[in-house]
Amino acid sequence: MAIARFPPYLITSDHRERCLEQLRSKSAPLEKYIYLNGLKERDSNLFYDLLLQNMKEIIPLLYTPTVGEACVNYSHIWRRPEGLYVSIEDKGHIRDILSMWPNTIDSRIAVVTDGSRILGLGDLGANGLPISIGKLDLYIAGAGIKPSSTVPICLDLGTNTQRYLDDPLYIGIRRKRPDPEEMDEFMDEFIEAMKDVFPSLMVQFEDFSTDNAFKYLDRYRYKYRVFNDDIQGTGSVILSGFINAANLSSAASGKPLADHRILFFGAGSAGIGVAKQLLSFFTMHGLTPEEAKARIWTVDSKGLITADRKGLQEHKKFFARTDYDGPALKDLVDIINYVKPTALLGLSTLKNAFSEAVVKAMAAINERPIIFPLSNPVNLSELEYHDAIEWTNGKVIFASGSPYFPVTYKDVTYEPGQGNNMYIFPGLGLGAILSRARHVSDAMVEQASIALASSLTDEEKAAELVYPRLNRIRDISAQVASAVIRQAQKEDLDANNYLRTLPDDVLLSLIHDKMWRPHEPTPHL
Ligand SMILES: NC(=O)c1ccc[n+]([C@@H]2O[C@H](COP(=O)([O-])OP(=O)(O)OC[C@H]3O[C@@H](n4cnc5c(N)ncnc54)[C@H](O)[C@@H]3O)[C@@H](O)[C@H]2O)c1
Ligand SMILES: O=C(O)C[C@H](O)C(=O)O
Ligand SMILES: [Mg+2]
Repeated sequence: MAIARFPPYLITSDHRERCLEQLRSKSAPLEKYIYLNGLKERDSNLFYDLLLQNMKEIIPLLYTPTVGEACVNYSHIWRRPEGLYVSIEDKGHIRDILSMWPNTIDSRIAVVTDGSRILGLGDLGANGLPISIGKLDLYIAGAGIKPSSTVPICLDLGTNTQRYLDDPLYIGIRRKRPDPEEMDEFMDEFIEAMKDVFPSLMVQFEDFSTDNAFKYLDRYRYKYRVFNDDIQGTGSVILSGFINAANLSSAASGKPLADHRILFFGAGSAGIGVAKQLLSFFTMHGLTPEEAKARIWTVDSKGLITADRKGLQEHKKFFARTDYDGPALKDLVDIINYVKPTALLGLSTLKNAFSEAVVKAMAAINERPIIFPLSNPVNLSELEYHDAIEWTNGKVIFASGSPYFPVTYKDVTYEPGQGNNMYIFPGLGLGAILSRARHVSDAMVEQASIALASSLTDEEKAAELVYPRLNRIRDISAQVASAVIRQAQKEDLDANNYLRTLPDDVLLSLIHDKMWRPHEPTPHL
């Protein structure tokens, strides 16, 4: 009977084209986001098919930057349950709440946010769930994790954002965030319950405010299968882009790779996470850890970070300079003229912080300046791509956190890189899952980075890209996963002995075979 409700000339194979047309007929990105999530609910195979065939167009709608807008407005665009909420009011019986999730035994990856620092947008409370959903869509599209093995989680611990507490349609509990002791108790109960209820699960922490991001990573990383995407995933992806950028820059200047000098504008979880990972760039080129540290300068809202500053937060101490004792340096151009960096990396959430004077100061001291404005979403980016090209006369080596379109300047078309952890976390998670790693080591994160850096094709190298093209993300995730598996084996962290018996090429094709594809019988992830 149901079939009679379909139009007689409807050809199902055309439906992907029809959906694409419907999607493109909407002009506002948020409307497209709502449309796509509705489609996922109605026909998830069709949705992922569309996504896989149109990554470059659709990823920015499900993920950064549009997901930021979806989070800000989530209480108002909410349609249906899409993930798991665990609230501070559930303290004492979190295990019962988690046990209500279907398919707990087969679940493989959870992305967990507490909504306290969504992208650079601040404390969005219970509106943070779409960030977990967006990241998991990338696990599915980018690494072939089976949709039903993914668990998007938002911890509702209240919010300190008054406009949400005052909003009658706000979907979270109406209270301020807990003090550290209450939050620690909640988190300890949550993570232990996760381990019991989801025995094969790996947890990705996402968009926790900086202090808590560092704290819970340190507290849990060797006891549970967890990693923090903003610290480790970002560190890994930027190390990778930096390796390729430094090669391009040094080829132009003749400067040895170990002579690079890196200035971080922004010293939060992302800035410090990346700075720590970049130490290994220098140790790879023969410097000692102390010499490597001396190649890095950090800046926060008060200026160049020096060790003599009073009340310095714990995470800023490691890179605080001990070799500067002049008056506080606050202006970025002055800081550039003092440091003489070869690379300027922005993780500050400060829109347009890289002004014309800043970019020109970088271009004056470098043949090919490396400038990465990495803050998300795009309306918080430190630098627009067309400005970067124009102000450096096309010489800049550029990657941004959110996507930009290519720019044509003086008849040459330039292609930007996207330095976003989306190139790392799907493959890192996949590798950890397949090897059944007990935890994620620093060396696994570093190997992920090196695998990504080496994944450029000849054509991508000729185009001077620092990251591969997005439509190859499944190949890239497979290469990253393979490097992660081999490193887990080296450190004896793996429990899947079978993978040890496979030569590299067989391992790589097995990873590909394990990937879920829409409309196909389900493999094992
Ligand atoms: N590209 C990526 O893959 C990626 C990954 C993680 C985070 N990010 C982005 O990085 C940004 C920062 O994230 P976070 O977790 O480190 O946040 P955070 O709030 O902890 O850190 C922001 C840092 O910027 C500094 N800052 C703020 N205003 C400043 C100013 N006027 N001048 C100089 N410094 C200033 C702050 O002092 C702080 O050190 C966010 O926009 C986030 O979306 C990007
Ligand atoms: O979500 C992103 O696009 C990258 C990163 O995790 C961020 O917090 O900005
Ligand atoms: Mg994040």
